[in-house]
Amino acid sequence: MPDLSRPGPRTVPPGAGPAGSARRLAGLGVSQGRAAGPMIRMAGPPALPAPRPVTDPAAEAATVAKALEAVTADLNRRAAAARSHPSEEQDRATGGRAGASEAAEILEALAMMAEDPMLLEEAERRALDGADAAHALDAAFAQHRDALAELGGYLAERAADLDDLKHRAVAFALGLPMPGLPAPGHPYVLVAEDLSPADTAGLGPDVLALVTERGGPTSHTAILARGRGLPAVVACAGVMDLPDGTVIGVDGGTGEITTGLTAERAAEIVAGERAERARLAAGSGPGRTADGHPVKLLLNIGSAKDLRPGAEGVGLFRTEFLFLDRTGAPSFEEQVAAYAEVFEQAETVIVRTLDAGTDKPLPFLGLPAEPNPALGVRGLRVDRVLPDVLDTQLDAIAEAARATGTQAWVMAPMVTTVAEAAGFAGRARERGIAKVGAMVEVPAAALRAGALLREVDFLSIGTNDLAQYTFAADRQHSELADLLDPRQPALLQLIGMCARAGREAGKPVGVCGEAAGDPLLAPLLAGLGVTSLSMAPVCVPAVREALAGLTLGECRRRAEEAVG
Ligand SMILES: C=C(OP(=O)(O)O)C(=O)O
Ligand SMILES: [Mg+2]
Repeated sequence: MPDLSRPGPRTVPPGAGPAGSARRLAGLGVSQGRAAGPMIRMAGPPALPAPRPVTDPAAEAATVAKALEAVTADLNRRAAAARSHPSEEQDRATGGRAGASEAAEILEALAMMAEDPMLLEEAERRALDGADAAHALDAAFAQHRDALAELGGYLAERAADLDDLKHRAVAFALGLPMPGLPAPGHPYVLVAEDLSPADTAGLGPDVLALVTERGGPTSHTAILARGRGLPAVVACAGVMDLPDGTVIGVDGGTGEITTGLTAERAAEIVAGERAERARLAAGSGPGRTADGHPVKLLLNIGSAKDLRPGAEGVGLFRTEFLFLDRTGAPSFEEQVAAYAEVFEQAETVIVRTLDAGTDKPLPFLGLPAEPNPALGVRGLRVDRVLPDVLDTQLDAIAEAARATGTQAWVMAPMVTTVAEAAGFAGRARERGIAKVGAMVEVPAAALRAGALLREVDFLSIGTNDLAQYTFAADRQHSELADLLDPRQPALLQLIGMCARAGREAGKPVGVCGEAAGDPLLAPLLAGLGVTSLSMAPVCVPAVREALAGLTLGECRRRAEEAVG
């Protein structure tokens, strides 16, 4: 059995690295690849210090005005950049959802909120009454926020935007960097305490790699980094203590961070990575073991932007990423357009219906806060309280398939019982959807795989959640990463049960969790009998190579050893 005792975050003493003054930090590698470059930390919201005695109220009022001007100018500059260099600022502002002009409009609307004369007047009045600039701004924003929240509807939803503006203005008044993604104008390694899915989705092309102090291997930050092909390391204790501008090397496979690199060494790392990616990318063709046993290589995508050539279809279209950071539910028409864009470009596409809740919060759904959200109303369970959401989505998927002349495949996340699978399948088939599947993410579903396959046409195993629920370990938890390791025999056994049920029913059973994109695990999964592996596009070449290097018998032997 492989060694599961992965080291937790640790530091290797100075002097241990390749250069004399080098220091190494260890985290968890969550997105393969190596990069090197100057690091920049993402500033978090500033902590408001205790009020400061004020001797010159007019000077505080002037700082208030300057802070709001600086925030407005920064947003307008970014809006202008979005119009002239769409991809970068568009992604930063909208998580890649919107068009360039829409991104610019969002930034301009925020700038208008920051230059609201009533906000300025209120903050200046408080400063002239004796508050220091930071507290005057904080209080004025709070008053504005309450007023908006009271108005309800769309305006209440904008109240959250005011918090972002407040953090920026207060940071300026305190002489701190403004929070949010940095935009230094040159390539850099982004270092943060943690990143939300929206932050990660909004990263511009100048980000070379990601390193976070917190986060687990199957957190959505890790998944999005992999989707972008960005080397990433999470759970790296101490990385936020390094000064901005330090040139660091990032190994997204081993999780090692190296500091004190010479420029030559950094250039070597970059060149080596480029050569390795070129070598792997030269491979092509469908997934096959050395003796020709087919294992389909499919893509995990969040939108049409993620599609890449070289795979045999899309095994997981995570539709919720289209809807991150929204203030309202996406309309039927919007959804049809988003699905049709993918259907037009890829052959078989498995659309996963909305997987909202817990680590993928979608505020527009208005789901109440829960004490234990991972065990609450998430995934298909949202349908219990908001059935219209699934109805509209299934209608849109069916319409997109009709409009593009393709066959729709859909699957539901977080299916737990056979009755849930049957209900979902019925609603999808009513709409003429050709193939209906269930994700296996809950041990109860794996145990009942055979019965599920009497209701649906295929199963897709979400190892990220299946590990979380099998080992009762939060997938975002950096301290529990060893439990979430997909090589754990209990998880492999559940996968084997599903694959066996698929063989008996003559129906496909794939894996679409992050385990499928790991070249060491892929042969093992093939040996357990899964029929497809769905992964971030960047993982496909290495998985293809790994499968091609072993016969099916060798894959089976590895699987038996790992389970045993
Ligand atoms: C593929 C999966 O779904 P997600 O990571 O989006 O929850 C999974 O849980 O393995
Ligand atoms: Mg899942």
